[in-house]
Amino acid sequence: MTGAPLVEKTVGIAGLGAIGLELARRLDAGVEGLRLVAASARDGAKAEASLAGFRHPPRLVPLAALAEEAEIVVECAPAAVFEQVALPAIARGRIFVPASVGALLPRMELVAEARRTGARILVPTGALLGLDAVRAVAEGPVESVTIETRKPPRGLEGAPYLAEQGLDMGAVVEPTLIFRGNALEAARGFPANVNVAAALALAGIGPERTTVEIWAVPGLARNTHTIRVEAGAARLLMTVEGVPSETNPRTGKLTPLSILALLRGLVSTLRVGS
Ligand SMILES: NC(=O)C1=CN([C@@H]2O[C@H](COP(=O)(O)OP(=O)(O)OC[C@H]3O[C@@H](n4cnc5c(N)ncnc54)[C@H](OP(=O)(O)O)[C@@H]3O)[C@@H](O)[C@H]2O)C=CC1
Ligand SMILES: O=C([O-])CC(=O)C(=O)O
Repeated sequence: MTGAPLVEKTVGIAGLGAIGLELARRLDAGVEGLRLVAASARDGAKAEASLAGFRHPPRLVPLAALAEEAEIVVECAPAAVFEQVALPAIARGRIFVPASVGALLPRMELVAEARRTGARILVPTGALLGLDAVRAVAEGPVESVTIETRKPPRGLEGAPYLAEQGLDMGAVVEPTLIFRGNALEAARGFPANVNVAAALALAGIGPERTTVEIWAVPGLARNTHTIRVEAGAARLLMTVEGVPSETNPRTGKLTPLSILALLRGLVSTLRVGS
């Protein structure tokens, strides 16, 4: 007896950088049940070159058109263009997978809009770990959630908080606590660095109650995130040491793989982890 024929879900990717291009390559290599059909990039010629060896190159379309082309829209672009991807995807009732989770945090009205249109917003674990366990303990009482992010000073450069506080990352010579606050404040001050804190906040007890510490650590080879949770059902203590990608050292190699795992979970018969 044969099963029902597999219906493929189509995927569009916004941004072909460290996350988007690797995800595109993996999808093009073949993932059962998923088909990459469209992508967006700022520099069209660079994108054409990146996609040159693909077996089935996706159509290059403007950000806003991705939602017309694909059932699943994956956002892997700078936070500044987040709405250009998110709004059409949600308006069209698509599955929207944001990598720029820090840009979702101050726009939670999008969740209500998605409820209205039938869209779904699926936040990947990304460079983090253990959000299945955080979600599980958050079904019960949770006392505290803290994330400690440690990065080399150059991985934090450009953050608005540093300019506001007059902090020079070039002058950091020993591990230094740069910021301690809640996830909303962290997302404002470090928009390119706290996607993980935003995802943790959404998985657990919300951005106001999630504490974020950001350390600049000279010579650190891996972006390191440690989560501590005190909850009624369990104490969680988890650390991930991410290997930076070659193309963008701010972004770890784990993130495109995490998104791929999430996409696979949408179409697989056997799914593991909550
Ligand atoms: N959730 C998580 O755990 C993580 C999330 N992130 C976040 O994910 C996002 C993507 O990260 P990453 O892949 O490292 O970023 P990159 O800078 O490597 O890539 C971004 C891509 O977006 C493209 N882009 C820029 N502007 C536009 C535009 N207007 N239209 C279409 N494409 C555009 C760029 O194109 P071009 O190359 O032509 O300039 C580039 O290819 C960031 O917001 C980052 O903060 C990062 C790490 C972990
Ligand atoms: O560690 C990483 O790869 C990226 C990171 O902190 C984030 O975007 O939140």
